[in-house]
Amino acid sequence: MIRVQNVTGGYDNQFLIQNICFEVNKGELLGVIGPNGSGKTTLLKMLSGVHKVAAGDIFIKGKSLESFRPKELAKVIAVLSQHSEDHFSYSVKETVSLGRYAHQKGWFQALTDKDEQIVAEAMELTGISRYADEQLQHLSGGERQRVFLAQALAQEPEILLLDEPTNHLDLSFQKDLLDLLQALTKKQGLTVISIFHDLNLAGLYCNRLLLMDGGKLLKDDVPYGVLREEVISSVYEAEIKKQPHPYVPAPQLVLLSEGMQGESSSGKIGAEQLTIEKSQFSLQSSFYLKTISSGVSGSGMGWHRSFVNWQTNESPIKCSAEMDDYLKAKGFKAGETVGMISAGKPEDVSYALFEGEGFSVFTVVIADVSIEHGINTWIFINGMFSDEVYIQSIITATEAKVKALEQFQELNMKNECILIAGTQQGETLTSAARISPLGKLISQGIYECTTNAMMKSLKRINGGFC
Ligand SMILES: Nc1ncnc2c1ncn2[C@@H]1O[C@H](COP(=O)(O)OP(=O)(O)OP(=O)(O)O)[C@@H](O)[C@H]1O
Repeated sequence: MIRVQNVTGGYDNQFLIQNICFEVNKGELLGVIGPNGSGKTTLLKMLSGVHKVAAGDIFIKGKSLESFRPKELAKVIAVLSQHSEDHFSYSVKETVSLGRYAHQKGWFQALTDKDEQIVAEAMELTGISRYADEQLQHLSGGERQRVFLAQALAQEPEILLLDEPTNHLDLSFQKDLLDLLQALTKKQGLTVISIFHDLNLAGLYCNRLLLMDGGKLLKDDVPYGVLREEVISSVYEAEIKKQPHPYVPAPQLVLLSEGMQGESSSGKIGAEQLTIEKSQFSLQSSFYLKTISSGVSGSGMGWHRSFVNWQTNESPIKCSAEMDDYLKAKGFKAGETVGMISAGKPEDVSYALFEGEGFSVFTVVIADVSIEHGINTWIFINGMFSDEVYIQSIITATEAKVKALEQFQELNMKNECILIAGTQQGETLTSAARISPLGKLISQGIYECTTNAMMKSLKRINGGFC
């Protein structure tokens, strides 16, 4: 659909865009990303024919861009530019109708029935029908953005060029606009090239991304190939971390600010923060810990600072709906709490701190072999470590737990939950495999605490005999 061949150009004979080559296929949603001043808008202006190239060629549907007459080009390419300004007090419908200009025979032609229908459809698609008779200048920035998008769609282009289309739009309209563009590319074969500043939106919606830097095309690849920590951190000169989107295979990048956890948030997790009460035991941290857990609430990966084990004879599945109410009633905030359930008596919880060189592990285990047959395991690691180490910690802890349970021939636990919580401060720990320093402490802590917790639970039901 579009072929850009060795394109070079810029302003006042200064060549900003340097020898750029890429192709865009029909129905693609191509994102253009790059820091401020990297040449994205200039490239888009070249593609729309507004800015002449100094060298190289641009082909649209196999034909040189230069050979298109303006009206002919407007039937193929529509542009939604970054700062659409309204010098005239047109109504919304009149503004959208201007998109039909390229399809009209002469100047100031009345709209045909077909034009009217296309304008109405474009307004409907962009959700602006109710503003049809409003003056453009009375609309908000986001509403105007949608009017100009409707105008571009009314042009019935085969190629749509957009410069930061989500500018001024709130979250819900950003989603609506990008969902619409995605649907138009898939269902109608519209080809879209859009500049994005929001890299996560670009990664989520685009088939392919072009990364520009200093007028050069640095990357032309699928989002996973472009949105890489080392690439984006270096081009944008900002510390970035990548994480997976929770539902779709799109990379999501998060910005790291300096001193995120701050001085006041440093600390160590141990028995001082553990409180044992009649219906629960809980651990309250003054700062957030990075967690992975299979808790009734706060499960998966996250950041939490309250950890609660509620003693109830009900099963975790039955109680999941009530967990939030319980936490709220007890003064815990659901969003920052990992909550678990156990029939084990809180006073039977077994816990211990194990010190390593520059790090420590605090393990907490509650077991119940009277009612539900369950065991909950908490592991707090005072150290800095990666997601891989979280996974290794679960493996190592599970191996130690099974070994401890073998002593009691009690391997058929019905309910088992685990929490690994890291302070992400201090010493960097590279492994939690069984033979690593961290793995050894986890194994020791879980083996000892599980053994103690089991003995306490058995003692309770056997009236003092294990
Ligand atoms: N009309 C112009 N005359 C001279 N220089 C210009 C003109 N328009 C842009 N430039 C310069 O060209 C460079 C690239 O601008 P461009 O707008 O293409 O970058 P961009 O990547 O779109 O930036 P942003 O993300 O800030 O929108 C900038 O340094 C800018 O100052």
